[in-house]
Amino acid sequence: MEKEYPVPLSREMRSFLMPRDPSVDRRFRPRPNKKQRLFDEVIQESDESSTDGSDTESEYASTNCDDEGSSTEHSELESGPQVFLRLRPVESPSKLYVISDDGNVLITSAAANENTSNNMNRMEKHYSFSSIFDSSVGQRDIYDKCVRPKIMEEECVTVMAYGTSGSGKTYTLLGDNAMAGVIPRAVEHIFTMNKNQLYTTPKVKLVNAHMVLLEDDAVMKEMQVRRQLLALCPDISTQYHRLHHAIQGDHEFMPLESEDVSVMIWVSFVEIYNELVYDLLTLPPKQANMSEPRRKNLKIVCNKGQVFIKGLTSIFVKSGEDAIKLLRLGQQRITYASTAVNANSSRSHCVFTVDVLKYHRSGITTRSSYKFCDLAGSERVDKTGTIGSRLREAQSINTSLMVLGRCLDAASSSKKKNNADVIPYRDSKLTLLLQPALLGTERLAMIVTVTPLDKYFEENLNVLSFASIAKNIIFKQPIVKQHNTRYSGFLECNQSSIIRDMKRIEDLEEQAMRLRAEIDQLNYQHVLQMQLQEEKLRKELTDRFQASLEMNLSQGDERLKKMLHMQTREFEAKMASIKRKYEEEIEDLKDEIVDLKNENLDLKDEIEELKSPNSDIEIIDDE
Ligand SMILES: Nc1ncnc2c1ncn2[C@@H]1O[C@H](COP(=O)(O)OP(=O)(O)OP(=O)(O)O)[C@@H](O)[C@H]1O
Repeated sequence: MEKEYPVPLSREMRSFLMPRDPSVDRRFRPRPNKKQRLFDEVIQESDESSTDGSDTESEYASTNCDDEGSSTEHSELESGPQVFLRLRPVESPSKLYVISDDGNVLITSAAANENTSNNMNRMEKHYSFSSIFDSSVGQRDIYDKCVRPKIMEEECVTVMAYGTSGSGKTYTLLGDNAMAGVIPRAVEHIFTMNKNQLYTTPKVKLVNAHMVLLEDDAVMKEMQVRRQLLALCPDISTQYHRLHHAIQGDHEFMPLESEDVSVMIWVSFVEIYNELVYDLLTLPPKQANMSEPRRKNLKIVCNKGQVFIKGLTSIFVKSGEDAIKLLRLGQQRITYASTAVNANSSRSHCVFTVDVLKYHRSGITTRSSYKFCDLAGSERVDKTGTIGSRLREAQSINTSLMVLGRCLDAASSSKKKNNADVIPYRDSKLTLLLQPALLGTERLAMIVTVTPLDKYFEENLNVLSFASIAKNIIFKQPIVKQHNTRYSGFLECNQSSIIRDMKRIEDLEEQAMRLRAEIDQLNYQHVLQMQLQEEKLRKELTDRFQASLEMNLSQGDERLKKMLHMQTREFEAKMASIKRKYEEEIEDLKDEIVDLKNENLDLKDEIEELKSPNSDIEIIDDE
């Protein structure tokens, strides 16, 4: 029997998340979003077996055969994200949602939607998923179905939780004290898988998306940062012990057996808050007066297809407990707030990354990265009366989710599939960071969470439409399975060398401590000796100066005396010669006087002679 389809009364109101509603019958859509070739064979079978003649939703037919975990879903050449739906347990679930018998399609009822403002929302819609989990499905099954196969494939994977605020994204990823979420389970799984190959020193690190072999001093520095940061983590040993046993009881994780590989595991944790990227694993500043670490906004760099956050702290972890401790530390630093729908609502997008770096005996290194992304919940700011900073947060959250929706839409559009440039992943920090998953070079698994209550009907349709678009994506580019680098001269890596290295590190650390204490002691002694030496030197110098001063004084005295003596003698000699000279002159003068006197007498005699009467000469006296 042919089914009647309501004709839309007016133009579809576009949701704040999606530019179009992909769940609507293709006959009402402008473009035929042909179902992926990936499922061609199975679609044919489904089409044949379809007896009710229903063609309400193309995704429905395809979903029937969309066997999650099947090998076709993981084609090397064409693959798409896996999209799962999880319904949160609520007291009185809405009757507007029905899960199809095969458990892969959610049917939203056409009957009771009078309240909606959107005509398109009044129609019955079918949304297909890789799997749908109703409220009875627990954390264990969610992990086994959505994430476990991805961890075992050892590729680069992004696991994203998307949904309205309060729908259970954080619960799904992190869980609570009783029921661990996806991340702790994945961490346990990764450590169990690699437990026989774990290398205990951070010899290889991802630096700016490239694997780098660290020098010994860089290794020591990494170990120091790791120690300091772990010391800041809350003490969760009892809690972790319980969690570890609960998870190991839920799952049977198998260790990989290989002697030819050494595994180094690193974690990092960031949040994107109001379009700014913050490192959640930074060390606090050294100054004692600054108790809160200063939040530094980091830059996301895209370089030749590699995306990385510049300057992001990545911590080398030796055990699941280390990783969970750092996860808890980061959680304490995430921006939470109480909102109308969730008393403890994440106000940012958070990405916890586990990088598993492998060094193979052949000299090749490979890596698998697991990104766990807890998106902030989309919110109806118009209806909830959100104001102030909450409003700014909500707007920023909604904008980045809208860009995410646009990216998925662009990726799913068949015309644009070969042109990554048209995917607007640069329009938000979130999409820029998740670019490899959005472009299909890394695997993407999306867990969509929904609160199945009547009052959230319209918001949930937005979320389901978003999921539906994600489900339609086919990536034609092959997934980059492994990132390889070859190093020569790396350490021999087998069990005994690991034990040897561990022992060596412990010895070195002990030795370093001993040496540090010795250096302190020597420093103290050195300072003391320097002080004594200085004092002694001062005294010696003063004494010497004094002696030389005295010697100089006495020598000066001597010299002066000599000089005085010599000058006295010179003076006396000079005086004697002058005296002699004057005496001689006096003698000469005396002689002259005598001569003159004699002359005078002669003259007198002559005069007397002349005066005598028998003289012819008359003497005339003037007087
Ligand atoms: N499947 C579930 N089973 C049990 N409790 C759940 C489930 N999903 C969510 N909850 C509970 O609902 C509440 C809100 O969940 P959660 O904080 O995970 O929502 P959220 O989607 O992360 O919200 P927001 O986006 O606001 O941060 C929590 O108390 C959580 O324990």
